[in-house]
Amino acid sequence: MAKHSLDKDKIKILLLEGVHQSAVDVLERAGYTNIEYHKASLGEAELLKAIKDVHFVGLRSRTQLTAEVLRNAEKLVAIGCFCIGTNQVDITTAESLGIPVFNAPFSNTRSVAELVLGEIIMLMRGIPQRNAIAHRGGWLKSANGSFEVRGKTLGVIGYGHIGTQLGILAETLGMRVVFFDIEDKLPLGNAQQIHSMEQLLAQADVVSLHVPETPQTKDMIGSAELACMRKGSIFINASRGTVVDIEALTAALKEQHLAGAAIDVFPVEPKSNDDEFISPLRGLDNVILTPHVGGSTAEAQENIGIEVAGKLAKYSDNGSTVSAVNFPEVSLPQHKGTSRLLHIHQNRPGVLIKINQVFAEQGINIAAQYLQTTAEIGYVVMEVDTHQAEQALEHLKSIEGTIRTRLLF
Ligand SMILES: NC(=O)C1=CN([C@@H]2O[C@H](COP(=O)(O)OP(=O)(O)OC[C@H]3O[C@@H](n4cnc5c(N)ncnc54)[C@H](O)[C@@H]3O)[C@@H](O)[C@H]2O)C=CC1
Ligand SMILES: O=C(O)CCC(=O)C(=O)O
Repeated sequence: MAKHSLDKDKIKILLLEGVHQSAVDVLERAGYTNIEYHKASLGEAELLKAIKDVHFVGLRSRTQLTAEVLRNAEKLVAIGCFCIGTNQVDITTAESLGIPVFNAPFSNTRSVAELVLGEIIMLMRGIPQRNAIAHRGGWLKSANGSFEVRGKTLGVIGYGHIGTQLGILAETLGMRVVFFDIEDKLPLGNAQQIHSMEQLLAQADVVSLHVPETPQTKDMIGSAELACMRKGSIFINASRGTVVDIEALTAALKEQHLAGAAIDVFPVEPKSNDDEFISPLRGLDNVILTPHVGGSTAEAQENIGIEVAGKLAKYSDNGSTVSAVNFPEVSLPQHKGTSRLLHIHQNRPGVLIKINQVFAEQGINIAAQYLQTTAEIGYVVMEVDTHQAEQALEHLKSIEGTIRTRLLF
């Protein structure tokens, strides 16, 4: 069913998971006041209900926008992930429904890298267990199992934005950095790419994961990989919980094959701060457990709020899709004196010809036209005289292969 945009006060925005106030401010400044704000995530049943009449939704890593939820979101125009990861959204279904997904690809990068750096120092000194013992009234003053990081080897798996930042910071502390990535990457500083993950695991004193959640990264670290790691080494995961077999990691820690670990992400995470956190890693003194806060700093959250809300407002106001993760990217100038028609269609031969044919037959002049495609969909933006805009929209809607349309005055 084709759809088009409404007056701003009728455009409903649902913001979940306590996204930063900066997001609300940006949207309100842009004229969007119909905002429903929730501190927590919503479970599937609540979400199905809440999203039904929503035009824009903003979320972080906990809310699952499954195919079913998306198909139920009859009015949804765009999705904002107020984070880096977009694995919580079925982005392929979103694309097929003509819904762009935006994220903040590097606003919390530094926050994650800093947290991991701090954890490396703490774990190399055996601080988590000394801290736990002190809390129980003990006193473990000893240099056993306590090391400087200087001269030690950090193995980064996934040398993207976070992995490279971490590598640079670790080098400033005198660490040697090696990395494994499925792509050939420019090594920053003195880092060295290693083309076998097993070889990296065998030589690193600290292994830190910074890969996205994909079918290929699911359980990429299991008992075989942990066995490749050096005895007494340290393991850190601040990427996604699905990447590591948590039972195998627990066993490697209990057997003291690993000296310690810091884990920020889990296969199952509580939906809100009121829910219990359940994990086999609970109770292990040599493990730093953090509640998925790698990117949770004041600086990161404020910047993410501004960045993602800005992208949603821009898409709503002028149709720009720059940096959408699942959608043809079109950078559009401000339009003045004309109306803008947005047409999202299945990418099959002949649609553009039909659009131009209809406009020619109707005598509708196209002042400007922009087109981008992915393998699945095409996104064409046209500027027309305002007095012909409604008529043009009606004709666009009837073109076979149309997924949705919008009209911006
Ligand atoms: N704990 C937290 O709060 C946060 C977690 N994250 C997670 O960190 C992940 C990484 O973030 P960025 O560095 O910004 O992503 P990025 O996309 O810049 O880098 C990911 C790197 O992993 C590589 N990669 C992909 N599949 C791989 C595989 N199978 N084996 C080895 N390398 C592989 C890619 O080639 C790329 O270089 C995000 O996808 C997100 O899931 C991100 C921000 C905050
Ligand atoms: O801050 C969050 O809720 C999620 C952070 C994260 O994991 C990401 O940015 O991918």
